[in-house]
Amino acid sequence: MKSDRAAVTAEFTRRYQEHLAVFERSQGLLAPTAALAEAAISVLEAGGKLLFCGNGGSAADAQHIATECTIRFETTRKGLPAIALTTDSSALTAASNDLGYEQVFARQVEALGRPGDMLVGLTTSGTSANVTAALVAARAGGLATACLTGRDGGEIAAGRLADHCLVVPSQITAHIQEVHIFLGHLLCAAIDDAFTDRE
Ligand SMILES: O=C(CO)[C@@H](O)[C@H](O)[C@H](O)[C@H](O)COP(=O)(O)O
Ligand SMILES: [Zn+2]
Repeated sequence: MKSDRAAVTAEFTRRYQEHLAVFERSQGLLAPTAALAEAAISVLEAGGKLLFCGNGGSAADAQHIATECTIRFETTRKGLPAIALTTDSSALTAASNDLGYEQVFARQVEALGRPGDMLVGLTTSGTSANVTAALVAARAGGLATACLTGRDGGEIAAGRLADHCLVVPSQITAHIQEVHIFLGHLLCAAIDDAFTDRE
């Protein structure tokens, strides 16, 4: 099949414009993200840790952001405690097999989360049952909670299941994810700022 480069470029241009429009509409999330960053920094300063979870592309985002806390974002600073609950195939398969997929993150929150930690759930729809269950488990365990979501925020926003709920104003999963990783990078920048010694 011969590809029509002009048509493909036109489609890319349409998607690019849509991406810009979603970012433009997301400006209102900057102040709430600053509030989330402040809360996350307080958790880390008090010796707590950050837990991240999500499905599919959001699982990748959870790992991406957690690694920028533990290893490095932009500056040279000490490693900070953060865990993505999406990476341990033994835990994920055993929890799915024995408890049900809904429990894969909640069980790890129960086992690893401590009062004073923070759970950050990522779900573009706000309706992923395993992220919802993790937020409920986190609250029950005395963790602070945050959710990066989209569309109408689903039951997580409606039920106020997270202390910080950032709802990206888009219906399109990919665009919501694009804003999520930007907000994750803002969080990492604020963490770098708080933990980097400057002369
Ligand atoms: O990355 C994408 C689509 O861009 C997909 O892998 C997507 O993350 C998956 O369909 C997820 O299962 C969607 O879950 P959620 O964002 O609604 O919680
Ligand atoms: Zn990054």
